[in-house]
Amino acid sequence: MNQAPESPSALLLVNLGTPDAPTATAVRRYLAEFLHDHRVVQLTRWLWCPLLHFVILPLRSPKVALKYASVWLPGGSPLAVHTAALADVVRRRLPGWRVLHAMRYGEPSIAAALDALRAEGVRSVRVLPLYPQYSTTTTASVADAIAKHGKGLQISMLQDYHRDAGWAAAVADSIRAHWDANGRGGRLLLSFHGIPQRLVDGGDPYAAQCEASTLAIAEALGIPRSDILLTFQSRFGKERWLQPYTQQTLEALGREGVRTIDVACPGFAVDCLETLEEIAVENAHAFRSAGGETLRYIPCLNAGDAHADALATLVQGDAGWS
Ligand SMILES: C=CC1=C(C)c2cc3[nH]c(cc4nc(cc5[nH]c(cc1n2)c(C)c5CCC(=O)O)C(CCC(=O)O)=C4C)c(C)c3C=C
Ligand SMILES: [Fe+2]
Ligand SMILES: [Fe+2]
Repeated sequence: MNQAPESPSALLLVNLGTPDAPTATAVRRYLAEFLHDHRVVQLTRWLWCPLLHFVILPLRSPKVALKYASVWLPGGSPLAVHTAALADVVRRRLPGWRVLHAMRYGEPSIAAALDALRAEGVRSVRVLPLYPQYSTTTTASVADAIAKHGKGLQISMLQDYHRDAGWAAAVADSIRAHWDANGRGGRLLLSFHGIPQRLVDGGDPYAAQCEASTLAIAEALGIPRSDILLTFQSRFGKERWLQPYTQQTLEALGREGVRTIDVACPGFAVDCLETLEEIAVENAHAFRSAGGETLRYIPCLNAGDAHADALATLVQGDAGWS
């Protein structure tokens, strides 16, 4: 008896998105899409839209475009380049799988990726948002887009991988390799992207997952949790975000006489504006201005083998997919 050929399995890696050029126009287009997402900014439209269109986008876009220009790579924005490279190395580890990547905001879009998979006859898709820690501002927003564009596909999504042993070991190995090459700095600081405290008070598990990740990384490094400083960066707007803030902490450490600090950003799957510019340039400068000597930035896992192995193992397992 002839059996229908099995439809191929597909993996969609989803990252945040990034401008397609380091120009004010491209940054404005990107920020407009990003900051219209109700998962990211919860203000009512009549209040937020005028503020966004007449104040934030015109003032912020040119300034942020200069920052993007300072870290831009020959192949594009670091986030775009590293995410595409990561998809390539994960693909090599998953023969028989169709592996694509998409961005929540901008290109390549989630809608286009899912359309392409449908056109190829794919029925079942695993969606892996490249956010180790779950947040309503990021992971749930990806889920919204998948629900909107995923009709007709059997989709399961990984909610988070914040305590995954393979991922934590990969992060710990990258820190250990940095120590082996450069010696251990005065302190180790893990900086995660912040979110408003209000969201955590309303039940967003993000802060607890950042704490759990930090513990898992400490255990994988074989050091006490108390040897690691956990801070939050990239505050946007005036309200209180998760604390302690990265920059304030670095300035305090500089004032206290810490000379060398090692900083990693395990909440970011790949390097991007927030790591390469905010941490490695702006915050390094703030640390030095406060009396510190050197901030040594430890790159994200990017398209490294350990990252690809950890993600491919997650994709082939059953835990956490729903
Ligand atoms: C890693 C997880 C992230 C969370 C959580 C997150 C929440 C969050 N972000 C903003 C506002 C901005 N973030 C911006 C850049 C940016 N954010 C993340 C990740 C998370 N954001 C990444 C990977 C990046 C870098 C993108 C790149 O192109 O390299 C920006 C754009 C830059 C700027 O204008 O400063 C904004 C704005 C909010 C409001 C928020 C939660 C409420
Ligand atoms: Fe608007
Ligand atoms: Fe952000």
